[in-house]
Amino acid sequence: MSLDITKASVKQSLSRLLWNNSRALKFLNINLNSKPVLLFLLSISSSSIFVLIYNVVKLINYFKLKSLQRSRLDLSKRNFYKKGSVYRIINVPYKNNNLKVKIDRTNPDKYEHDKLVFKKFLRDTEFSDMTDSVVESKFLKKLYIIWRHVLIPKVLHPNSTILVGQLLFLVARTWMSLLVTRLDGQIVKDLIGLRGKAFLRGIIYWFLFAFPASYINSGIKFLTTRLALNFRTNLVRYCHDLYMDPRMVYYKLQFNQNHSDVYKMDFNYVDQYLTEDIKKFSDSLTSLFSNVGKPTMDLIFFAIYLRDNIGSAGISGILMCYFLTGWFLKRHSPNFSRIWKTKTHLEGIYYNYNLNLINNCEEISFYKGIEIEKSKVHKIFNNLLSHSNLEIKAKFNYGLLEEYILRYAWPAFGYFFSSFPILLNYNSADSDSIKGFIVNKRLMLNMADAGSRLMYSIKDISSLSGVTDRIFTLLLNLHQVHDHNFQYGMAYNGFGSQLKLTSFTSRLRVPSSSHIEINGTIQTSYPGLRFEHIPVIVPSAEGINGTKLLSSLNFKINLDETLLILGKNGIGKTSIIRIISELWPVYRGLLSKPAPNEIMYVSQKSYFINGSLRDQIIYPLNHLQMIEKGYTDHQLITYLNEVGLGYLLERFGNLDYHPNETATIMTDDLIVNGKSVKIYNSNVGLGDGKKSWHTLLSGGERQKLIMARVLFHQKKFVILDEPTNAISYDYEDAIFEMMKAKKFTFITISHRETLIKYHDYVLRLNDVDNYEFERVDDGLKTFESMDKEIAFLKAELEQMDKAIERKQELLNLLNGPED
Ligand SMILES: Nc1ncnc2c1ncn2[C@@H]1O[C@H](COP(=O)(O)OP(=O)(O)OP(=O)(O)O)[C@@H](O)[C@H]1O
Repeated sequence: MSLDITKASVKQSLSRLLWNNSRALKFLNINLNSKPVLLFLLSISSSSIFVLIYNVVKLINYFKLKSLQRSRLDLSKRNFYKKGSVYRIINVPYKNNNLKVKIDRTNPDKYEHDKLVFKKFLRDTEFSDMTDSVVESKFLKKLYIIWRHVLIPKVLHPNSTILVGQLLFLVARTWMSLLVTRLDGQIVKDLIGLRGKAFLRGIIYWFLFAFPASYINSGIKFLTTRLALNFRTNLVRYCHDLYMDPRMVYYKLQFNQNHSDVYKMDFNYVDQYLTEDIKKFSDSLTSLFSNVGKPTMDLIFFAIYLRDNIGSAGISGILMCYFLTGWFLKRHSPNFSRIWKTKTHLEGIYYNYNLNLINNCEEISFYKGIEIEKSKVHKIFNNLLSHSNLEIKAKFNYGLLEEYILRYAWPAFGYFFSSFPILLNYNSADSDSIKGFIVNKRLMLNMADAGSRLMYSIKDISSLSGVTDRIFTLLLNLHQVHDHNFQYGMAYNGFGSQLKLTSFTSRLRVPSSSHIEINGTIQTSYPGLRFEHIPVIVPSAEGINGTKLLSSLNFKINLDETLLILGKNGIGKTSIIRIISELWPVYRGLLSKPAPNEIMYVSQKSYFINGSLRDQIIYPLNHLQMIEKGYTDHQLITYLNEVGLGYLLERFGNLDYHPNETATIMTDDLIVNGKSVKIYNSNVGLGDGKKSWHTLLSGGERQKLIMARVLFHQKKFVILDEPTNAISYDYEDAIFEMMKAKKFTFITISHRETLIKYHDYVLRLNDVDNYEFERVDDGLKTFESMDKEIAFLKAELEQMDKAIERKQELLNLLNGPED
């Protein structure tokens, strides 16, 4: 009550103030309590309040950030706990400075729960004949699942606030349209009635209306883009949590198979799903709110308003016309969803091919293979082109129909029905009838416009349906592979298979389901490495019946013993490592190995990140973690010297050298383990990407740098896949001697028999059912390896002799028989 009195007195004193000071207002008889004036004042005051709140929040955040930066935060603690929530603070480079950004962590249980939702959807729909109509459709179900579990996971969520704000703005915009339409009619009426003062007043009101109208329109645009960005953030974080997980979804995804074509996802194009598709989905979903929300609201409001002017029969007639023509259009609409999906797929192939060309430019140049590459890329582009032509044709035919009906037929209905009151009144000269006609005509045209925008948005809905399919497929596949019971392409039965024992003494559990394919047991914390009756099988939907590389492998080495695995190409040497590192499943038998943090794997292909020289040695740690663990640059330099790469420091200056100099950013001093240190934060993915470590270093240098990485990490157990095949024999000897001296337990895969002398055991793979595992006799080590090497060289020489003989025969044939 008292609030109302205060409001009224403020309004009165404001009116008095303006009234007393403005002769123009008096002259034009402008009512300060009228809607245009009040809305104008409201928009001015609310935008001022908005700006004020925005600046206050900005100021508070600034001080919070300052206090956070001043606080001697020990970043060695990865997680911080506050009021029950877990969050991480990360350093983000910003304008030559470093910002500490707080990232809230998602509870991992959420993903396990969501998995059930996706499983249920698959079970319910895979064999059902749900239509692709909008009402009872998989599309709406999929959209609901994404919405409910990723975009707005709880009711009280910032995104809900934005949505409510958007809804209010949409209602306000429709209401503004009604007010403007009425004012339009009034202005025309005053003009026809030659009332100059009233006409001028109408124009002033028009200008006043422009303020709130512009405010509302830009508010809707702002909220739409903000919401799109929030949706994108949520989706990206959700996908990354599943995809970049210690369960190695990013690797295992290649083995996933869905029985239904609808949910098949090509592993080679996962980048397109994760980047472009997520962006397209977020943008088209949010723009659909305004594209569908605004015309729907307009249709409802205008229809109610028009019913008072032209009667229920008139409005029913016009809505019936809209409905029939709309139905006709829908029937003749091409399947834009399928067109869009195919186009996205073809674009992905074209993009990937170009990427492949960039990544392998050197190899292609050596082979002079550009002609075949060109013809292939042309073929791919032609496919894309012919699909685009089909799309253009389909759009043209539909566009003809659409333009005729929506742009011309519907406004004609509007004219026809809005003229009813005048035609029936027979008093067309009456300015009130003219005002009514103007208002009705404008409302009809607005309604036609709203209806046509709704019809146009059928295309938007179709493309949203296409992109929703792709996003849902991505999430489904990620969940399937992220599942603890992932069966490498076998049907999903939801039961566990691969048992994991956390300690040597753990007791075995027996799986209860009979159709479990992956029946092996992995035992960690074992002091050595032991394979017991383990078949090496390429994972596939055939499970245990898939391609068998080795029937049953048995061997055992203890800690401090070393093993060399020998065998011809493709026999399955690297596959044994894939099993040890759990990339491939243990279908049968028992695998005993040390704890994961005690093993280091070095793959055949050297891998380098976009970072400094230091980053290459310490990978997968970053500079901050390196300092936390107490390592110094001095140690890194020693390792470089030990592998014979000390000269790189002279060449590049120091360990901070980065192929793309702009990418190395030095942070402020940070407090780590109680000490103030400078951190070089270079693995943030910046840089122009013109140069990389791969192009800067030779094949042998790359392998040596990887060996420096091995020395740095000092893991007890090291598995090396052809680590020195590009290194000269003398350095190879030096590296293995050093590994022995430093007491690494290493398993080496190689084709070089000469390496036997550095190993205690040798595993020779000959065939699927034929392998030999034996201890290398100390006395024989040197001789055996030398014998093997001599035999190998002899075989090579024999082959060369044969090739020379064949060449001579060919030359003889060409030159003809000698006289
Ligand atoms: N992801 C995969 N999908 C299907 N087959 C695979 C996959 N990875 C490897 N293979 C197959 O498994 C077989 C063994 O591969 P592996 O890499 O273990 O050979 P390797 O003995 O290490 O050979 P090399 O000495 O040439 O490196 C090969 O025939 C290969 O084609």
